[in-house]
Amino acid sequence: ITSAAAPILLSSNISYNDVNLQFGCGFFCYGSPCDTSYLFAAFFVVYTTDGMLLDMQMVWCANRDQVLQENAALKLTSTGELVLRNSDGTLAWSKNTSTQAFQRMAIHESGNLVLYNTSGGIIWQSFDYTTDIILPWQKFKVGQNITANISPKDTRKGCFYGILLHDGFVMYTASAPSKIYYRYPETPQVDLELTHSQIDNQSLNMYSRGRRIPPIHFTIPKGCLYFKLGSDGRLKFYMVQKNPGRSVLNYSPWFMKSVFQCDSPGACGDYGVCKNGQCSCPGDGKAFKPTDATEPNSGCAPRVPLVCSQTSRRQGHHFLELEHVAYFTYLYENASTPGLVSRDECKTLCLENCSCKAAFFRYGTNFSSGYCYLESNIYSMKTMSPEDKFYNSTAYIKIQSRSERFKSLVVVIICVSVGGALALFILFWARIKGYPNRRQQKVKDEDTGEDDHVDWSAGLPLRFSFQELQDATNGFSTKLGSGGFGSVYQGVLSDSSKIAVKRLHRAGHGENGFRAEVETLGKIDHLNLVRLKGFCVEKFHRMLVYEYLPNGSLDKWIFFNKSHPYLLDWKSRSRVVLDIARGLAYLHEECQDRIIHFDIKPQNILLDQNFNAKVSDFGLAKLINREQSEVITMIRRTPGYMAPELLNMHIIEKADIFSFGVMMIEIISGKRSRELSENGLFSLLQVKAEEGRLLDLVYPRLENEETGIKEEAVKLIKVGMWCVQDNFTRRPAMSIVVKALEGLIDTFNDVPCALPGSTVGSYKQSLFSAELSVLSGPR
Ligand SMILES: Nc1ncnc2c1ncn2[C@@H]1O[C@H](COP(=O)(O)OP(=O)(O)OP(=O)(O)O)[C@@H](O)[C@H]1O
Repeated sequence: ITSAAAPILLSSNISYNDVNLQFGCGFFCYGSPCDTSYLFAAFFVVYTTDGMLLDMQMVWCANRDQVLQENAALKLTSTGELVLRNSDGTLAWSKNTSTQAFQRMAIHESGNLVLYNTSGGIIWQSFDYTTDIILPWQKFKVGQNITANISPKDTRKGCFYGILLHDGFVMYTASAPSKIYYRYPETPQVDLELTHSQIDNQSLNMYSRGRRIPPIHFTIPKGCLYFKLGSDGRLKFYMVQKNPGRSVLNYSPWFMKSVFQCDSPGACGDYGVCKNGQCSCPGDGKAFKPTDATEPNSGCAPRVPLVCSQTSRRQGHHFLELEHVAYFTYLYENASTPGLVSRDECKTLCLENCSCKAAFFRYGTNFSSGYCYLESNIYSMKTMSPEDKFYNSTAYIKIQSRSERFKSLVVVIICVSVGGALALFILFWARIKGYPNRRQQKVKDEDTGEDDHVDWSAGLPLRFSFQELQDATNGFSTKLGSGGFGSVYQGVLSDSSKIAVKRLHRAGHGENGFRAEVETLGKIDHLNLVRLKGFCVEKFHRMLVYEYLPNGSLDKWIFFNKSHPYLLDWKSRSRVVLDIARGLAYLHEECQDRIIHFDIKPQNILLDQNFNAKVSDFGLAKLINREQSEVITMIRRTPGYMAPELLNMHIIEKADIFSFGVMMIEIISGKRSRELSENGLFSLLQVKAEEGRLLDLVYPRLENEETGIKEEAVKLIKVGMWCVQDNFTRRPAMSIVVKALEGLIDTFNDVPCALPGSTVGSYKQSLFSAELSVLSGPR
């Protein structure tokens, strides 16, 4: 069944509280008119008795985080698997029913989509996988969750979710770390052991070991159609109300504490202050401005962004004080100090902590002593209602003073000018005295007293102390990722520049990689190579300090990944390919020593804020004297990206070109080489080239694009094929690849003859050449 078809299953019309309901299952197009983004979903429509459409909602979705294009299809394979694939063949969802005697799929009048086996047993049911909606008659099991959409128009998973646990229903922010913003019962009850909750006779009941728990039930209004967790974090129930003459859809907040709209952390957006359901920015408008002036609950942003460095005492921070303003995390277990503290202690703790953006002080009758909550994500705050007699609260919101920023700028300018003049003078003096202008002495390790055998001071990177990097990373608190040699942490230097610090697991392990990285990266500077700012060698500590690249590694952006559903478009992909080629051409052909990377793969390409790609991770790199053509060495390599000649240990830069070719095909196709074809990547390329169907490999599908873009795409695949030839002498030099990608050469004389690992037979050169000449046009 393809997305072009109407819903594949439709229940009959059900009359329910003066409206008609109909459940369906099939391809559901979001947007009005349909914008050709499809979701495979179970949904329902609500009609008035005279046939007017009132509402339409999705109750289950197979591909919530990744919309499908036209011609996506749900298939029952010959092996009995139920598979949902996008139009380009990528897998979006599947249910392995092959061993379960699958017989049929049915949508019930309850909205439950069920897969049955031949003896009538249930294999799978959609009611176990909730979206942002629960139907009043649906059993909500322990462990099941309900997750809000990003926004009313975007069905991907958003910032808030609720889950039924053994001790109650809990709602969380989806931030890192996640925080509880609502819990029922308010105090966890260890012996509750809930199994599920369900609504019967207009009461929400919770069940423990098959029995209803008497005290926990809430009355649900008659005519309730569904519960929905909104993108603002509020759980509401929706019902149809009869106004004179017509029916309308209405909602009320669910049983959240005071049912005021301000109880949700999403009520007014980040930094917004909620009062009786109205949103405003903190203070008098001097320190904060609305993020979107036309959208009152879109949140606020500081007029002067916060800057912070653990190493500096003068941060230029002060507080905007808001009395009677509270925060949603006021459960005792969320307090940042174990007991009561003074106001000043609470504020100082926040000032000392770079990640703290506000301190909330919750107090009772004693104004000067209370609980302190230090927060690093500022969701909506709420003005306390007069009837809240149990406690009071003051919010201290950290702000950056303009004058301090200005002062530090002046200081930096003065320091740079004085420093520059001094450096020029020293350089001039050294020249006169005949000293070499680059320090060449060996540095002694201050702690072990041992000589380091690497000339650590030979390149440009700075040497940092352990303490400096510990401060800069706030005690190595924010981990960006880990690799084979160590973990990488985010940090900020005293000049406010952001850094990524790679900390080796332990001295000795990865020491060669560490040295390779300092030796190679320390000497080079190129827009498409990650910049090594410095390093740390102290006792057993080994650390590398890089410029911070906020968009992380390329693998997250080219292959579908639930936590990163925003895939790169075609233009960005082709730009990334060119960036990487330029970086490699520089390494191989332009810098003083020839540098071979040896570990080119998407995980080792990092992206800056503008998605400029930079090659990173030089742990395996080898510096090769320009006269040397081959070296034999034992190295660590990543399977799948390794060139065949490396099996014989011949190492020349053509190995990088092979890996680049594999990665390039992955970037263009959006699929890992091992997933591209059951018979291997190269057989697939051959077959597609022979059939003239190379465009099938391009992600996203370019069906409606102009011919120019399609030609460009096919050209890129061919450049990739050129790089992955078995015979490494036939692979082009990286500078040629750059020229081909830039469109400066319009034909490839050296076309592939036999691709590695191929079982299909030799490649038809004449066909390939013919295609190329068509592409390149008349000469
Ligand atoms: N300069 C940086 N800026 C931002 N994030 C970075 C930076 N360097 C590394 N990272 C993040 O840290 C992760 C781990 O990096 P690392 O180089 O240690 O490992 P790797 O390349 O994935 O594995 P291996 O080193 O074993 O090949 C990366 O995937 C990336 O997400």
